[in-house]
Amino acid sequence: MFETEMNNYWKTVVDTIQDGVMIVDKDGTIVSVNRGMVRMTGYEKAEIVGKPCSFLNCDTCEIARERKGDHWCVLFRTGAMNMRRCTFSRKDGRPVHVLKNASLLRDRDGVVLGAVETMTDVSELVEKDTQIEAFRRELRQEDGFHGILGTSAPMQRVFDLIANAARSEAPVIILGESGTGKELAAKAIHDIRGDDRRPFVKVNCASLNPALLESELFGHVKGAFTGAYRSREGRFAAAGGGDIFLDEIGDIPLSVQVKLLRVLEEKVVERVGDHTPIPINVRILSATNRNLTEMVREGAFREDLFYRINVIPIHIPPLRERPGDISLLADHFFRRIRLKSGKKIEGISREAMRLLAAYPWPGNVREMKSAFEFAFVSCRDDVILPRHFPPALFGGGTSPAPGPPEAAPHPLEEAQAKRRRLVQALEAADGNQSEAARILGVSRVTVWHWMKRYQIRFERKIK
Ligand SMILES: Nc1ncnc2c1ncn2[C@@H]1O[C@H](COP(=O)(O)OP(=O)(O)OP(=O)(O)O)[C@@H](O)[C@H]1O
Repeated sequence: MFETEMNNYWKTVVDTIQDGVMIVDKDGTIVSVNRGMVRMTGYEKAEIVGKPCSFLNCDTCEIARERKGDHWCVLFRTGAMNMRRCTFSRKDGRPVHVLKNASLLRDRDGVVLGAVETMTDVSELVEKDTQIEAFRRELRQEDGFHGILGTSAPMQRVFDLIANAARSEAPVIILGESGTGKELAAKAIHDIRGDDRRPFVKVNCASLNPALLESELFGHVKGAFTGAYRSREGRFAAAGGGDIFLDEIGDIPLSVQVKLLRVLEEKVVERVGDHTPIPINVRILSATNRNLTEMVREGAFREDLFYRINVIPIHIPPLRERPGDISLLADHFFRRIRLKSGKKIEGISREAMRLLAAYPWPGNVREMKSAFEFAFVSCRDDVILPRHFPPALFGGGTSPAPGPPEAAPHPLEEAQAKRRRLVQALEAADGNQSEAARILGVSRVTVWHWMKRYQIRFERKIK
């Protein structure tokens, strides 16, 4: 009695559930559907019942039908289907993503009469997944390739070269103008190996005089020279098992070049003041903004050393040759500096963006970063306008930086003021001599000479 009553209620039960329920006969003709199925498909019940199930254009059924089997539908061969992800078409053509369960229906003697399918609509979840994947893609673009941003074709080629270089142990030289991201590229080559135990040691070859550079690279023993109060391990030894990054390699004096060549050829270093060879296992990454081929021609760079370090050259194009990257970089620096500054500036105005796109960026990406730092200091508006950027961007002189200190001897006060201006420029450039030179409007070699004259040692900050 209760069972009969229950059977009467079944229809209500089936119609109450959110999932779609569909019964097909053994030929696949739809015999019955519940309200959930009507809602999910957008068809009226009368439009579905009596139709072949293929009418719903379910993608997994399509695939199953294409394979040869005993029966037109895999379900009738396997007897059941669990949590199968499928997509079918609604009446309005939109896709519905579902999770499908199905079982065969048999009579008392076990003869198959048909099948029942239940479908849970997961379209919202699938849409969210798609959205998350799109966000991820955007984020990847925002993160760039190991921190190097660029969607332009030349930068994509650079990324390929970096990835290939990272797979080899051969020396890599990164060429490009100042501020193009050579150091970032070197770091990327190192990082791609993903082994935290391998050291990455950077040496700026332009910032030290020949004697200091030699001891910095190879180390020295106690008493090797005046002031060598204790022995010191060199940077090559410190980079053991990892990568040494020789930045500004074009500035290595000839006297050190010959020693470096020996190290590369023989894979041993000798500390200054000692002749005991110490074996090293280090990969050489180097970078320069100078034209090494020309330097070789002029005799300022050893040809044999050039061939040793120039095994995998990677040229990073200047920003003016990849204008497609300007807006991405501008957006990146805007967001990064806004976060740091805490200012509530909403965005970059269209005119300012046009200015950025038209400017040739002689100081490349580093100059753009500095331009945004400048703009955030000078902006008191809701958006960044052209006038907030340094005057250099308008074709004016260099930014409101101090004039260059002169080379000729001066009275003490004047010399002190000039020293101060040089320090200020170096500070503004995070210790980067090329950038300080740009700020001061002089060559980098001049900055180097002044640093020596005024006895300034300035370490570049790690960014
Ligand atoms: N493609 C880039 N994406 C994001 N930041 C970049 C990119 N290129 C350069 N930068 C940033 O610009 C600044 C200069 O980069 P980096 O020091 O790597 O340049 P460089 O070519 O080594 O310069 P230099 O020759 O003067 O030493 C850094 O702050 C770096 O993070």
